[in-house]
Amino acid sequence: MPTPPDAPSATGPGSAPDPGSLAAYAESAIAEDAALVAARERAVEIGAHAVSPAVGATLCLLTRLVDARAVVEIGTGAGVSGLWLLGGMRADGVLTTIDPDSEHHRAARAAFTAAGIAGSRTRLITGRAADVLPRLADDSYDVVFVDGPVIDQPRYITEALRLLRSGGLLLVHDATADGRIADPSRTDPETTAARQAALLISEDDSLLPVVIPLGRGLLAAARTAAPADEV
Ligand SMILES: C[S@@+](CC[C@H](N)C(=O)[O-])C[C@H]1O[C@@H](n2cnc3c(N)ncnc32)[C@H](O)[C@@H]1O
Repeated sequence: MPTPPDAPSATGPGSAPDPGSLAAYAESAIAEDAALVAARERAVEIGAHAVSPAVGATLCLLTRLVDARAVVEIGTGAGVSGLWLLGGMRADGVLTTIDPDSEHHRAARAAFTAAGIAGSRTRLITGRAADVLPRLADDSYDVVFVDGPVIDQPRYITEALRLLRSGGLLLVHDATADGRIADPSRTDPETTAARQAALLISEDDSLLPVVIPLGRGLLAAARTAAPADEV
């Protein structure tokens, strides 16, 4: 059933696809389990706009394709995207997820526990990504998922490129500033930041990027494996 216009949205303002559109079909094709449904409801209660079901399923798929063991997430929210990422990761994989809001972290912790995720598989770091990311090791992560404030995307991309191993995957949510990026007349700070982030990615010859028009826009970029990694 479509969400009424004045109802709180689980995925954020402006993100509900038009009923009958291909995007609406893509969302309706994904069924979430009880743990995800509960986490999504909690996200609405605390105002932590979660990825849409189709974006979540795409995160899970891509994370599985790179056989991810070590993933960094910027913007934990109530744990909806974290659950999808963990679902795609190896059984011994660890999700490092960063958020300055301790209420969001409490909600995410509860969501991970309710889903039966072992505590050893999640590392919740309460703090601003700009302060935490410089403490994480170079070339050590299979996937970096960026879902914090759009205005900070350029600096997150720079850090993410340092963290990613060759052959790893960079994923940026809200990469389109809710669709505004396509409109040249929009020059507000968020749209400008999203454009700068996209430019940083497109100018990096080691990356193969694509924008996936689901949710608020998911940019996925695979880092080319270094020759020594190609057997
Ligand atoms: C869109 S929500 C994340 C939703 C989550 N990824 C999901 O789909 O379930 C954005 C999150 O970024 C967090 N945030 C805000 N400022 C931040 C910062 N400086 N560093 C990291 N996270 C930040 C907010 O507290 C919020 O939980």
